This record gives sequence, structure tokens and C-alpha cells, in this order.
Amino acid sequence: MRELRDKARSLLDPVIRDFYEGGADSETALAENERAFARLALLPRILAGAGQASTAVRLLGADLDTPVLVAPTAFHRLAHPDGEVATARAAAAAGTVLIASMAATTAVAEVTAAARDVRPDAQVWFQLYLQPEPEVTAELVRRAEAAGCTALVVTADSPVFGRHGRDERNGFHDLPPGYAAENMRDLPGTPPGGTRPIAMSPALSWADLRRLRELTRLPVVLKGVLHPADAARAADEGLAAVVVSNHGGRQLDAAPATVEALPAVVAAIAGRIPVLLDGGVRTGSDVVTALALGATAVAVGRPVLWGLAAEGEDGVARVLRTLREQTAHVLTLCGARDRADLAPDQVVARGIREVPAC
Ligand SMILES: Cc1cc2nc3c(=O)[nH]c(=O)nc-3n(C[C@H](O)[C@H](O)[C@H](O)COP(=O)(O)O)c2cc1C
Ligand SMILES: CCCCC(=O)C(=O)O
Repeated sequence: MRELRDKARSLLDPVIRDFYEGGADSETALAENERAFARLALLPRILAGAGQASTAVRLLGADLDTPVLVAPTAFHRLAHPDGEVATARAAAAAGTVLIASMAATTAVAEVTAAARDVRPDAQVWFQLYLQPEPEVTAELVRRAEAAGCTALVVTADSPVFGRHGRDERNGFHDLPPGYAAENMRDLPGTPPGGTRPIAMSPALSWADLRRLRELTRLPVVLKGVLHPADAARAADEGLAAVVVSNHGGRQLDAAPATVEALPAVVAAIAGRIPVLLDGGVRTGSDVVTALALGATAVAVGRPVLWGLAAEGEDGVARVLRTLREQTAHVLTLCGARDRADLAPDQVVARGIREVPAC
């Protein structure tokens, strides 16, 4: 992973590298996502007789080979000329879900076609920001459905754009000439062939999410959940899953590390719907830590961009394969056959522990 990251960093234009790597404000949330995992240790169970570990997981009715999904990230063609097509092919081959970003540089129909070309039952979910004009959101949903996406992921942690100091310093505000947010083309209100900018709105509420659900039969996943009360509400409202996420540290810089927010969300959901997590997942130990704390699966953002920038489709495939192999290895070392054998008491803070009364 480090090797791919370093290769990506050396190949990418520094302005694009900063866009991918950067976080909001002081980049505290960005750094804390990784640091919080480093502050945790796993207590293995021994002599459990668990046998060969399995990374397979069932999620929203689909069987996946790995609990590591591809988080939605913008503008893949800035990382590699094959862009989202390469990512989609690698995710499909890895037997995982690609959450395709609304801010993709490839239209969602082309993304799903690329994934299905590798594997007919490939799972592509479509991430969107609810747009202030309902007819724009409705058209995006219609396109995602027509493309064969199997779920919608609404990102709810972005009432405004995050403040990204690196992009401001670099003057990176728009896609370079020759690239476009292809899902935003030919929407209501755009001139023929033109695109419209992605809007973020602080006026959006649960009522807007309910209206979205009336438009579609697709399961709707809520991304950007950190408060347990919001998690409970998501389950009450009938959402299909939540993603504990602080947007990779790119929105509220004072947000907690996601792995630290996870236990309260898991408790609030109380097994009603799957809880996913993204932010700072870099190794199989991170994956197993999140699973032990109650996540059904995790997603990775920047590692996929490193793989893509370094080696295109092969690089993304390598990132996903490495994480799956490491996850299986760590499960085995923890005495677990799969996620169901893990328990939250296996995750402990580093440092000397109090001696428990046994
Ligand atoms: C360059 C970049 C672009 C992103 N674009 C989107 C996006 O379009 N939609 C979205 O919901 N999240 C977006 N995210 C957030 C990711 O989905 C995810 O929450 C985050 O990257 C996870 O953290 P990690 O990068 O540490 O794995 C983006 C993140 C990065 C780094
Ligand atoms: C309008 C593009 C939004 C991309 C995004 O969510 C991010 O860069 O974090």
C-alpha cells in the first residue's frame, strides 16, 4: 500500500495530488482517522478452532467476496486516463461494491457497463448529493436506475463545501479543460450538451430524503452519519444502511475519527440495518478492528486513488486484493472464522490495561 501511495505521489501532478490527499481546515479529522486506528490494538482469541477464515459478506442482498468496498471519490480521470472504468473493472473483479460518485468524470451508465463486462452481477451503487431542485435529483435517480445501480448512497455530511486549504492555495476550483462531471450533463436547466455544477445545500432535511425514497425502489444508504441519534433515525426511517464517515476529513474538521464514532452508532442501530465505516482504513488490522466494533463492512477512498494513479486497473486490483488477504490473515490470527466470531471486547486502547477480574 505504501509503495503504491509513494508511486502515485511521484506520478501525480502536485495540484491533483493535493486535491486527493487533502482535508478540511487544519486537516485534524484527516489525520485522526488513521491515528485513531493506530491507537487501537486487537486482543486475539486463542485455541478457537475457527479454521480457514472467510472474508465473504452479504450486504443489501448481494454476496461480496470482501468486506472492503470502494468509497465514492470524485474525478478518477485526473488520476489515470482510464478513470472510473478502471476502478469499476477492478472492483467488479474483486467481488466488491463500487460506490460510483456523482462527481465522476465518467457517466454512471459507462461505469456500470464496465463493471458488468467483468462480472455480470457486479454491484455498483450510485452516490449523490440531493440537489436543491427536485427535478434534477429525480433525473439523476432515473439515470442510476437505468444504468443498473443496485443502491443509492446519499451523502449527508456536506451542507456546504468543505474548506480545502491546499486547493485554495493551488487555485484548484474546477476540472481542467477536457474533463467534465459527466453525470451532470444534460440535466434540467442545462444548455444542450452542457453540465451544471453540483450544489450543496444547508436547507436539506429528512423530508427531502423521504421524497427521494418515494422516487425509487432502490435501497437508500445514508453516508456521513456520526451522531448516534441520526443513526437511530436512519433505521427508524427505513434506510437500508448507514456509513459512519467524516468524508475522509474533508468536511467538518472537528469531527471525530470515524472508528471512535463507530461504537455509539452501532449501539443506536442495534442490529436493525448494516453499519459501514470509511475513513483511515489502510490495513487488514483496521478492517478487522472496524468489524469487531460492529461494522458489517468498510470502504476505502484514497487507497483506491493511489492504486489508480500508480497502476490503473491493476493498481486498484492490487489495493483491494491486499486488503482482502490482510483481512483474512488478521481474522485467522484473532481466532475468528469471520466477522461473526469477533467481539468488541477484542478491541482495546494501546497502553497498559487494568487487570480485569476474571
Ligand atoms: C479526492 C476525494 C474525493 C471524494 N469525493 C467524494 C464524493 O464525490 N462523494 C462522497 O460522498 N464522498 C467523497 N469523498 C469521501 C469518500 O467517499 C470517503 O468518505 C473518504 O475518502 C474515506 O476516507 P479515506 O480516503 O481515508 O479512505 C471523497 C474523498 C476524496 C479523498
Ligand atoms: C463536487 C465534488 C465533490 C467531491 C467531494 O465530495 C470531495 O472532494 O470530497
